[in-house]
Amino acid sequence: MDSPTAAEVTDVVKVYGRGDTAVRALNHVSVNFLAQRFTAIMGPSGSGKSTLMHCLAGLDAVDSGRVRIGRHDVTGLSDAALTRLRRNHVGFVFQSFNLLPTLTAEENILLGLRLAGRQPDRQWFDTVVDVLGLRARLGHKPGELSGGQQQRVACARALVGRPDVVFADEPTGNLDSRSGAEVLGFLRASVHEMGQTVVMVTHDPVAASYTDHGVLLADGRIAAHLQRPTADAVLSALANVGA
Ligand SMILES: Nc1ncnc2c1ncn2[C@@H]1O[C@H](COP(=O)(O)OP(=O)(O)OP(=O)(O)O)[C@@H](O)[C@H]1O
Repeated sequence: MDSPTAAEVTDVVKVYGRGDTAVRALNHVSVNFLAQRFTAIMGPSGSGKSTLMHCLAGLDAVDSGRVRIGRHDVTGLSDAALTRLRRNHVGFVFQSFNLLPTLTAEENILLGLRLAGRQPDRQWFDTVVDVLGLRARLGHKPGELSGGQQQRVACARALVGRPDVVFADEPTGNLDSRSGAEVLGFLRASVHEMGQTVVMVTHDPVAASYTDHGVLLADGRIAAHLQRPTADAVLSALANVGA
């Protein structure tokens, strides 16, 4: 049986600015992201990767078209409803970690659930913390952790609420290659062994090679789909779109 769709955009247009300076960042884009898959959004600089992720996550409004997360239609929701949807159904991992410096790792991991008034599932929390190797670091503040450890805390924070989808925006952009490989290996394991769904924006062919599926953007349109992309396949697909 095919996986259900975790997130989807249908015929989405997103224009920044007006008149002569208007930029059509997404030009009638339709794509669905299957549940329990690790998907990469790739493309040259300025091709619309971040815009697509922001529109998918309801962080940016579309000009036309529809956006869906799980069973929820994102288009047309009020800001309060969008905030609720994100808190309960979406996890985020950012390039710059975005942890609160005054909170411990454990408090950072659980903050989103606390804000949503949800009780953590302790067994799931323990699984995520142990798979990420964070047990001995839970009482540390971000300033006492390495970049790789901070990003693993951010991954735990994204997954602890069992979201419909985790959006990761260049999650290895600030990491050395060994820490980056650990984070990518964990994101892949969270999908293949823990049943989660991850959509990752990356310009790095090696990062994309950890995923099940790659969506290549060029000039605000879908230029190609790559199944089980290798780094070489990503490089040649990027070369084909002039990157
Ligand atoms: N807030 C904004 N105002 C005006 N133009 C914008 C804005 N955000 C993005 N753009 C433009 O929209 C287009 C797509 O940008 P986007 O950031 O989505 O690309 P990207 O593929 O993520 O690029 P990069 O890899 O460099 O981060 C670009 O031409 C960009 O300059």
